[in-house]
Amino acid sequence: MPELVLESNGQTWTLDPSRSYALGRDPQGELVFDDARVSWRHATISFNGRSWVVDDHGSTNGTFVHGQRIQQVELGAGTVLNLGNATDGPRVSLTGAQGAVGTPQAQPQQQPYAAQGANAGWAQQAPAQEPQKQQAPPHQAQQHGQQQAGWQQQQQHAPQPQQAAPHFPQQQGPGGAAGAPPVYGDRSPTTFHQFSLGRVMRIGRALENELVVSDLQVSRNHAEFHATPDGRMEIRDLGSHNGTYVNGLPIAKGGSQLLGPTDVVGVGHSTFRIVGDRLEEFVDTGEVSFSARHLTVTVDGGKQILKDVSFGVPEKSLIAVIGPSGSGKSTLLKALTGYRPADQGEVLYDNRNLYKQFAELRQRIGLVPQDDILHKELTVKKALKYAAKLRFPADTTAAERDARIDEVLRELKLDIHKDKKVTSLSGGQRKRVSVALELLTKPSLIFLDEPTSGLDPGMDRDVMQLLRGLADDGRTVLVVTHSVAELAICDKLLVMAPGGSVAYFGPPEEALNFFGYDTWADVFSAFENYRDYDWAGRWKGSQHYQMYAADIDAVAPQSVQVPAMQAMKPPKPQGWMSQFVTLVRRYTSVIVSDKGFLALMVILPAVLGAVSLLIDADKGLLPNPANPQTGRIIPNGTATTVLLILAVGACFAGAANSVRELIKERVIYERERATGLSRSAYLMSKVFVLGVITVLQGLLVGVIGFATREIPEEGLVLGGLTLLELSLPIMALGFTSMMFGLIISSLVKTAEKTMPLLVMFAIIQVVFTGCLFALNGAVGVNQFSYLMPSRWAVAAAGSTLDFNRISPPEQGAEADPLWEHTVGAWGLNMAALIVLGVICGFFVARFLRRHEPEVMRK
Ligand SMILES: Nc1ncnc2c1ncn2[C@@H]1O[C@H](COP(=O)(O)OP(=O)(O)OP(=O)(O)O)[C@@H](O)[C@H]1O
Repeated sequence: MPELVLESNGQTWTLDPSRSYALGRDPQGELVFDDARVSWRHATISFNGRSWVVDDHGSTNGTFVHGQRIQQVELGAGTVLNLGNATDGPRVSLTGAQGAVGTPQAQPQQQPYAAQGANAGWAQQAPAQEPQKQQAPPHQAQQHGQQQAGWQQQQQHAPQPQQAAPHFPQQQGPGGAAGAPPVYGDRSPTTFHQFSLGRVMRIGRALENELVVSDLQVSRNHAEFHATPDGRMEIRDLGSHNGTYVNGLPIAKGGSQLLGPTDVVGVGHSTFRIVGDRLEEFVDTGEVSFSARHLTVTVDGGKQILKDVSFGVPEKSLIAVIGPSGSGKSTLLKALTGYRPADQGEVLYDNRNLYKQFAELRQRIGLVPQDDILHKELTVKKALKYAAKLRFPADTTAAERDARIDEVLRELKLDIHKDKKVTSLSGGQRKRVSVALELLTKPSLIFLDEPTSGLDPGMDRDVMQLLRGLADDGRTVLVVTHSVAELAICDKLLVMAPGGSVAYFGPPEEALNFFGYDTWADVFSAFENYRDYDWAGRWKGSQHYQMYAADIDAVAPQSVQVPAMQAMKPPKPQGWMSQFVTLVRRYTSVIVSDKGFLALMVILPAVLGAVSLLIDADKGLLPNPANPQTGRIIPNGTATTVLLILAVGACFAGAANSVRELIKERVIYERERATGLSRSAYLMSKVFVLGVITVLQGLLVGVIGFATREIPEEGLVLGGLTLLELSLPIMALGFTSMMFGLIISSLVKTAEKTMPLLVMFAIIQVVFTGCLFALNGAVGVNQFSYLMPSRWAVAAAGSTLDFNRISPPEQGAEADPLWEHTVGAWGLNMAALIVLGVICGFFVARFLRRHEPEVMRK
């Protein structure tokens, strides 16, 4: 075993071949260099089984051996590395090793991709290095008096963006060696499995499978490979929860597909390929490169809101996206996550086309929206429990899910907070919980939309360091942010310009210099003041473009071929019923933990029922006798007024229960929908829980309102149970009003708008009860009243009470057919009330659709 002794800054280390050594500014690394020219994660030294190698991680200023910039090189006794600068960058010298003395070389084909470490594909892609063309970054060049012509030219123009766009000749830079992800090449398999002819090879989480995958995204018995009689191989899905994919496209549940030599089978985080009689398995451990090419989004009217955005990063990168308001950051995020695919261009996930293979790859993407995706009333553990139940396959056990939750809580240092309610946590801790929730399914790519908005500077740093850690642990993290204080912690910075184009992509520490300003406030002011300036042209003419984006941009723009919607839809890890039950339980937990809401739920109907008792308390709800002189029945105003109050009470209570329900958890719904939540299961869980509450409230209103009054001894339908027969329309009215409340909730953009609409709804119901003025005979008004639930509810109770005698029509006017004292009229009124509720449900489902990620709408 060759032993290597490393010496740097007066210290020596005897390197252990079983581990690797991270070099960089990151204090978590093994060799920390406090020098601005050294990147955060600059390079790694490791033993690859044959020899010691140093891998540069796409560092900004490079790693040099004998004055030449290298990507990867074998190390031996006498090798001297310089980090960040060929001549006077921090020096690392090696002695005592038995390996060959290093000579700078790119080793594209000799090493398998995986064995090359983080930047393997990089080295494959990078052309042979031309040291004379390696330019120090601008600020460094200035510091060291090594300014070069190209940069001087740029410096003259940069601070004056109002002038004609400077055009720089496209220089042959180092060809993306420091910034582009691998464009081609593949990874080495993680493991091989030998096929024996005629045998079936089953994949799953259960230990009895031939190929056991310890991945909670995989079902216990997920799929199986088997040979067909003609000797070909076939993959068969065994009714898996998260689906089996061939080349990124799902095969039917329980279906099978013949496999060709180039076909790739996806199961959870693993992909398989058949090579001869061997099955190669590639496990996605999170270390994936990520890039976007020529992303362009065009909206109706032909306006481009995202223009030709290209960038790329290697594995374990943290990328920040900043830009002025309206510069297309959200649009970019939607395009990168596949929520709203770009119209042109491609997104590459480890060189796989994300749009084409979205159904499979979407499971490897985590998205933390700006608003928390948690029910704040629940404890941290409970919130994660429900999320895990919804996201993991139905056949995972509670113990398996709990173990994963504990793992994530520990990783994010949330275990001490797990029994606290989310609402009692600080903003930064809450953000951690949102991240924890996304990490449950082990995504390789994590996107965050303004995670630090509203946080103080300390928490801002805390969250950014958390993201740094996530990236270092083997994920690619992209964060859209308004905060510029912690940009230095990122590997790359993407600056969007007004109009949706790229203004800069590269190391954060070089960005201000690139723009020629001292502060980000100045840069953003320049964006604002010179909106029409060709920022994209300035970027494309720069050396930075050549260094960090030209390679990615070199591939011609592709028009997007998004697969059929069916192939884009996420799998449903849980069946409809299971989702429904989980959602009902979660919703019930949320309500139960909100004591104030619970109290209001009882007080509101009780008060509304009780106020009706103040009206002529001693009067009953029966028709008055006829006036002996005129022969006309004297109207019983008490009956109509009491019914009016009770109906309005039920309307108000029902709608008030639901009017904020959808809007307040819209972000949660959007996110969960993208991970396979069923729209109808979600809606039905709301209808069920709110329906039960509202119906019970209606019963309370009805019983309080009717119980002390004189009512008919015999009802129309329920015989002696007149009290129940009268309460049923009030209960149904509460239910249908609750459904109207859901419509409002699904329509509005902000929760504040719900209150005025609720009041408007309740007042309209008062008018259309028919208790204030005769609706029958009022052409148009009467027909319109059929749309109002209060009309039907009052008519149903009215037919039991015989309203045509309680409030007889004017002379010459016709009696209201809906108020007829018949079973038919009662049944019709109740049926109409329920039908209205169902129609409302249909509309809510349609309106909910508008708030879903575009790929989910069907
Ligand atoms: N569907 C659409 N149709 C038309 N224009 C749109 C559409 N979506 C977004 N836009 C416009 O595109 C531009 C970019 O919007 P986007 O929301 O991506 O910006 P942003 O950088 O995220 O802004 P902010 O920082 O304010 O969130 C804006 O001018 C916006 O009005």
